[in-house]
Amino acid sequence: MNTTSVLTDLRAAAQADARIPAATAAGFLLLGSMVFLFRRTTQQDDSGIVKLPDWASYLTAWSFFTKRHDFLFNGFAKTGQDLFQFRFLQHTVVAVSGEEGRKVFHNDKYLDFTQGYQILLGGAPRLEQSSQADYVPENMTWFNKNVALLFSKERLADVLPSLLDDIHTSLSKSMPQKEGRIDPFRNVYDLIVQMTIRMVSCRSLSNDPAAVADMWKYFDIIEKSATPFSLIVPWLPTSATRNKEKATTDLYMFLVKYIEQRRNSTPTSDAFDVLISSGLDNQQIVGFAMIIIFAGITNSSVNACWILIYLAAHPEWKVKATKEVHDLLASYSNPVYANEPLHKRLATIPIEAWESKMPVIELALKETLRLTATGAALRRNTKADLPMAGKVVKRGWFLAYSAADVHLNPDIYSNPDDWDPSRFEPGREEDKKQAYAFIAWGGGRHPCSGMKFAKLEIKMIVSLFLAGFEYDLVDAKGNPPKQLPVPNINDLQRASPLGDPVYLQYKKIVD
Ligand code: HEM
Repeated sequence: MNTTSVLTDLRAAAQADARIPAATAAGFLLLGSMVFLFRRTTQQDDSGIVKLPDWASYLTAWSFFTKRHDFLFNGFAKTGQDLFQFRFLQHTVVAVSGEEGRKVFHNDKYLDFTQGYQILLGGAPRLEQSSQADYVPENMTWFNKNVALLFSKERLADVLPSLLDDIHTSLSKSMPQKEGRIDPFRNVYDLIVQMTIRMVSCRSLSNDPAAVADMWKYFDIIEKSATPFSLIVPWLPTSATRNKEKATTDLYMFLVKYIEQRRNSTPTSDAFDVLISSGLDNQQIVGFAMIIIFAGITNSSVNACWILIYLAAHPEWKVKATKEVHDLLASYSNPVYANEPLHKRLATIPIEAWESKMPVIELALKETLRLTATGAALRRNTKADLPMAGKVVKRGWFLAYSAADVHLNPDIYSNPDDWDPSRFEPGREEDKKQAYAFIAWGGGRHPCSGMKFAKLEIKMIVSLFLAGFEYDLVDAKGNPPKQLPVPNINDLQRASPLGDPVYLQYKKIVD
């Protein structure tokens, strides 16, 4: 799910546009398939970028959605080049690898972020045919300005105790006994959902579990509707697209009810109040909240799970990280709170310490992200033909750069499949070997604007686990696992675990 699609869907929900009749759509699909299937194959053009055969762009589109990493990796292997181009539906996409291409990809100001992700909607305009003067700069500024307001240090400090309450409540529900076993990929996800909704909405919604569950039902439908088929032919009225339209409208109406309530109440530090006083209308506020929820939840929850797993599998790091949390509690906790439950004591650690005094957990998270962040970032060249690594990316073409190009590259990271946070420590600093060698938070013109919040929520979950429980990894039979699962690098959304499942076998040690 990406920011552009959410805004587009919202516009649709708010304005109720006309629908293409099913028969017309099916006719277009057939005609389109024939045109694409019988397009003449050619291997060269004046860009100098080698081409994959373009006689079956719907098949290419299918692998680009279902096995993106393998598709890109095989393309580089087949062509032996740092850049290759392929047809994706009606568009040309350049797959980029190597340091030179990576620098341009992250820094050129005419490589448009929003239009890049629009390719996944199949609805990007035909830029080749319009004049260069038509270029409208991407508009992430208003969005990032409001992210900065919501995730300011003051607001994070303000909401920190409520977030820790959320973790405590959620863990008490999913881990009710003194001892037990949980599947982190199920339980941690719900927890991040709750925390994110708190960060972007208002108390009357986030304090009401039934309302959070209702809201999540709509999101779930929208997320599940993003099947490869519905993304490749988004205009075809399938049941997934119909469900998505209805859920988007329902979600819009649901959130507007709360926003209107806030408009008629005394302002507080709740996110809706902050956005209202920043001058946003209802549609903008809903769009903003939805983008944050889609951008934040999946990445944050999956990484919170993986870091717990990697720490459990590397006891020396788990011991160091646990000591770090105890040391922070000892330095900051007020003796008045000595008999309070753990989450209340953690709430007395100031935001500055969460941000800058957790070097061990910070390293562990960085290494976790290196292994899970292997997806492709997308852009579109909106201005003049762009020189890249001795070749030319034409105006209107899309670009895809996979983070696996650096994160799993043995020339940059020794034994890249191993989880080893010390590779970032002074003396080794493997991520400094090449430009943009660590891009799990993006880089250049589009660094992640949710990074501070994402780090904070992951550190809070890890701290509650490490100081509150003894836990180990077990397999389905309760034995130490023979092998660790690995992140599925072809999973575009979740870096889901591949291999036999593992569980966290826990014993509560403090309340
Ligand atoms: C572990 C959690 C997260 C990871 C690993 C992550 C990763 C990334 C990456 C790699 C990019 C750059 C994408 C590109 O270059 O195409 C990015 C951009 C972005 N992220 Fe995150 N993100 C996380 C959490 C969040 C959260 C919680 C938010 C909520 C605000 C968020 C909001 C954004 C936005 C708005 C951008 C685009 C920034 C721009 O274009 O200026 N992210 N993120």
